[in-house]
Amino acid sequence: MALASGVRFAERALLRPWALLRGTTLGRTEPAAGGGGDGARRFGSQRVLVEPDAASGVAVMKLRNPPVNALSLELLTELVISLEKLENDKTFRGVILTSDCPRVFCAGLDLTEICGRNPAHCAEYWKAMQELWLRTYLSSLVLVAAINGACPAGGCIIALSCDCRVLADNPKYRIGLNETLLGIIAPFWLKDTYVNTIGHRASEQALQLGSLFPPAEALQVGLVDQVVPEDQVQSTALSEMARWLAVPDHARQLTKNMMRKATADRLLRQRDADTQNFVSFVCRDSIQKSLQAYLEKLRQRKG
Ligand SMILES: CCCCCCCCC/C=C/C(=O)SCCNC(=O)CCNC(=O)[C@H](O)C(C)(C)COP(=O)(O)OP(=O)(O)OC[C@H]1O[C@@H](n2cnc3c(N)ncnc32)[C@H](O)[C@@H]1OP(=O)(O)O
Repeated sequence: MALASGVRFAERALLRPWALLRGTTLGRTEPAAGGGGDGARRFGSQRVLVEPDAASGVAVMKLRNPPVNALSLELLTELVISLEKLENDKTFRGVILTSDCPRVFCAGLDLTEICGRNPAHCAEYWKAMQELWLRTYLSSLVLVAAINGACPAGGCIIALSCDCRVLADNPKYRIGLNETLLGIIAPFWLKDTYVNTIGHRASEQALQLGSLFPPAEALQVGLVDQVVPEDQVQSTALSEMARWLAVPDHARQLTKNMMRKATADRLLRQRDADTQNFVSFVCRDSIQKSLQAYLEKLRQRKG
């Protein structure tokens, strides 16, 4: 009962994802390479590739928004819709979230969505970000993040809202919330997710310093659950998934809801205020200047 009412409450408060749709191409289905029956058919959209395996009840969801899987409004929308599709299909009990872009899991917010944009656009964008977090954080599916690349800021948020994280052992694949280094602040629900994962003191330190942890440190602080050689990320994610799926769904889902509901409800209660905060903050001249300077630095670093 607790789960049913919790989920209904969350669902009522969530946006209809297709209301966010803008120029997306969804619902395409194509046979997987070497695949046969329905269980092997891929579906997805331009920026999210879903490889479902009906036999195991597990789907692999790949972010493919090159070059760095920045969270554009389109990618956020397509992720929400793909996840909802799997949630609504009783065949599926688990999703492995990974990247189709080399060396980057997800670069976080697409800074071009909040630089030089009007307040209405920033608000629409932030609502989509909240929506993705709520959907992943409260998902009834088991979500395993197979982190096969760099995972800063918004990328880290996505990984943290999964149930379990496997990170490839490459010193370039750092993970964490580096917002302060861009001159911005992690919102309270992001901070809560961090605290829920690594504890208050470690979060206090890491958030203020904008720390990006290399794999060994990420493991030590508890930001990820396993660090494995790059070519074993997928197989380890599958083994982790098997461990989580060995638990009866209803008991695991009720427990997940019990652990996460209060954190999610806090955002659901003040979603509009959170959006207004975000918009007034990022639209300030001083914040726009530091975001522009950061983007410029990223562009110049190239080559
Ligand atoms: C009160 C409430 C307050 C609310 C305050 C709000 C809080 C919000 C919480 C979340 C915040 C965020 O996510 S903020 C985003 C934080 N993200 C980051 O700091 C990551 C920045 N990116 C990187 O560090 C790197 O790109 C990295 C991901 C490691 C990949 O390195 P690579 O060498 O492979 O690639 P690069 O050459 O750097 O990048 C390739 C191209 O992608 C672009 N690019 C890279 N990251 C990008 C990004 N996030 N958005 C847009 N574009 C990006 C570069 O400019 C290049 O563009 P071209 O030169 O044109 O090709």
